[in-house]
Formats: sequence, structure tokens, C-alpha cells
Amino acid sequence: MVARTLRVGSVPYLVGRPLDAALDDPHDARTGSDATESVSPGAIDLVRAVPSRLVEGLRDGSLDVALVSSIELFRRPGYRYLAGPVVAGRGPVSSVRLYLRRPVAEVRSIALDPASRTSAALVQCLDRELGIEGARFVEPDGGADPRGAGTDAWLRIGDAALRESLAEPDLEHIDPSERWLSATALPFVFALWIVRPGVEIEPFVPLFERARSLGLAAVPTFVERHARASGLPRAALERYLGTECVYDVGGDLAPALTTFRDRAGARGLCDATLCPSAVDRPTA
Ligand SMILES: C=C(O[C@@H]1C=C(C(=O)O)C=C[C@H]1O)C(=O)O
Repeated sequence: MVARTLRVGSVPYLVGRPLDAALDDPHDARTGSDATESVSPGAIDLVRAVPSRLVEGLRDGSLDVALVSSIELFRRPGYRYLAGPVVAGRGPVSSVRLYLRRPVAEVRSIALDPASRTSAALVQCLDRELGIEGARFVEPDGGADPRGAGTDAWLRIGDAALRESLAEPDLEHIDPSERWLSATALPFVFALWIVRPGVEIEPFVPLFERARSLGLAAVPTFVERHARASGLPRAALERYLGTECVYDVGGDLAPALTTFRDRAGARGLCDATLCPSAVDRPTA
């Protein structure tokens, strides 16, 4: 029995709920004793914050593990990652978009979402495929709204992007996840559980796997709650969580991560020599 508490971070967006909701109370009867027998009650302390803050938490040691931007794996040595639950896209993902104020051929300046790390790197390393080669990237200070930066285009992630895409369907946009699939024939892994160096994650791994199974089964509940709170259409939210967001990419995980690392590394956006190790899923 592991007595210590694991400090866990996750994103504040709808996209994270299928992976993190059941971690809030792992000893809830619904989580089942098989996954929880190796950890004590209260073993998980879950906080939610935007990805750029979660990255800081991993770096300063205030978090042990976080569902966070995949690019961080290749920005500091010593991380490990759970080879299981991920937030990925295999085609369009309505919550990660590059919105355009002018025709793409005329885009010279792009404001990045200050909450993002991975999608920000993705649009920079896919600039040729997106048709924005030579554009200048800026990150608004202090978490400011990238739409307010006055640039030719802005990148947005999370629930605010989802709202823009579903409530303002006439906004011109490019879908980076879709372009990644065309360019590489691989899914794009936005986020995964990254483990800080020195953390013994093994006893907790079944909890993360179990949380995903329970979370996927609860997608209709998350859709219902989000539709009620946001006023966004249920059918679109169902498509978003149920089809666009992919929570398991199987054997594509390693090649998807390595391809992103190499492309981003070639642009100086991460260290392409880093090879973080996977923590394998438990065998049944
Ligand atoms: C699909 C998404 O994936 C995310 C994108 C991230 C990033 O760009 O750094 C980090 C975590 C995820 O929340 C989203 O937020 O909409």
C-alpha cells in the first residue's frame, strides 16, 4: 500500500474530462477495488490549470504528473510518460484552431495561445503545410487573449476554441491536427500523462487506465453538462468528445511522438536528442 499522495495536474477543458474525472475520487465505488488496492484513500490530489501552468508545475516539482502538452517531453531531460491514455486527434479537432483574419496567403503575423505549448509548436513546425511560412509568431503577455493581439491570425486551444468553432462557424480557420494527419499519416498527440523525474508512478498506473475507461463511458454525461453550461449544441459536443478527440492511439503513440519531436527539434522548438521512456500499461 502506497501511503503518499500523488500531486496530479490536468487541463481545465472539456477535452480532459474523459481522462481525469474519475481521478477526483479514486475510491469512489464505481472505480472498483482492482485499480485502487495498491494506493490509500486520498492518494491523489488533483488540480486543474492551463497547460502552460502545468508545465511550470512539473518543472518546479509542485506536480508529480500532469496531463499536459506532449512537447514538454522533449524540453527537459528525465521525464517519463504513460503509454496509454492520451488526448489526440486523427483528423480535425474543433478545440485547436488557427483562426484567420485575412486570406492565408496574406498572413504575416500570428498570436499564439499563451495557454498552449504543444499546439503552439505544432503550427510553427507545420508552417509550410499550413501555408503560413515566414509569418511572425507572438505570444501575448500575461495570458492575454490572442484574438485581441491584432495579428492576422490567432491560435486558440481548449474550451474557448471550441466555443469559437461551434458558436462562430463563419470564422475562417485552419485545423492543424487535420493537416498533421495529411502530412504524416499519423495521429497528433496533444497531451499525455507526463511524469516528473524521480516519481514512482507504477502503483498509480492502474488508476489512470481505469479513469479513462470510466471517463469514456461517461462521455454522454460530460456532453450533457457542458451543453447545459455553455449553450453549445449537444450533437456537436458529442461529435467532438466522441469522435474527434481520440483517447488511445495504440501502437501509433511512439511514432507520433517521435515524428513531432524530430520536426519540432529541426525548428529549434525542442531537443530532438531526448528519448523519454514509456511507462507501459499494466498487463491484465
Ligand atoms: C485538444 C486540446 O489539447 C491540448 C492542447 C495542449 C497544448 O496545446 O499545449 C495541451 C493540453 C491539451 O489541453 C485542447 O486543449 O483543446
